[in-house]
Amino acid sequence: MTLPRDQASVDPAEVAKFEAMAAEWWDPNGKFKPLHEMNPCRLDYLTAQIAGEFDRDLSKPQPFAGLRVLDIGCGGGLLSEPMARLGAEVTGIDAGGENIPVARAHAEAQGLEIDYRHTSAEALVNEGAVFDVVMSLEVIEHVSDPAAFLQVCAALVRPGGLFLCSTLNRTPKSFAAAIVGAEWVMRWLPKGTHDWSKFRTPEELAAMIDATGLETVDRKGMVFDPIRWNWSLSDRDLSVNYAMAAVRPA
Ligand SMILES: C[S@@+](CC[C@H](N)C(=O)[O-])C[C@H]1O[C@@H](n2cnc3c(N)ncnc32)[C@H](O)[C@@H]1O
Ligand SMILES: [Mg+2]
Repeated sequence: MTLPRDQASVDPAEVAKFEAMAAEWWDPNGKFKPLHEMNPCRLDYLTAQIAGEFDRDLSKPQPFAGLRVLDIGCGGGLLSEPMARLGAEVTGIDAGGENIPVARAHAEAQGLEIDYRHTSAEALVNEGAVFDVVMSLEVIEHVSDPAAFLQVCAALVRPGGLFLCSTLNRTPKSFAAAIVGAEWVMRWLPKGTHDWSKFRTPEELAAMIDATGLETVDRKGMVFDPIRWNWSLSDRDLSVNYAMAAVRPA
């Protein structure tokens, strides 16, 4: 099947996997349990990077007021919602049509205004849209061509703006944790959710980001501690999950 040019990064088989689980986005014990558990740690990373780049004080109410944030591959809105609560003007897009009504209904019930759209990043580029912050967490390992996808993400970042993303490293440890552990043993995720060969190392990701004209400025590991059962950020350990930040020079 040939997709329209404005959906080149979308891998329909990957998106179908998420659409099949759409009803469970907000169930903390459902198929997205790992994302719910990671959320505080991911948010710490996102908020610190945004506050640093735009000189915002996180102790103030609505610290992100006036910032336009795009969440690419927003799913049920697990990250779009907290960004909206922090005052940002949030657009959430997802290639999976089933995800959008779930995200919309949940935000509405929370009294949050978020512009959710079933569309692709390519289509937004064609509209000429740009944002202060573009983020895409846990999406890059599910697209058809990560380098091309990152080019499109980058095109949506305004000069002086910030790009934030996270994904899985390609290491023996990530195979043990994300495939064997999470899918086969713990059954947190349906078997086949992740294809280890699609994981990218931080060096590979940084090279792809730098090739877009953005400049990578930070990277951190997100480390799960099974004894304390919590996630934390790490400067050293990027061996399984990690996040990266990049800016478009003004
Ligand atoms: C693992 S989920 C992550 C959801 C959300 N970013 C989060 O971290 O909570 C991946 C999401 O990306 C979407 N997706 C996959 N490929 C995409 C693409 N090329 N463009 C937009 N969304 C895509 C899927 O439909 C799914 O909702
Ligand atoms: Mg994933």
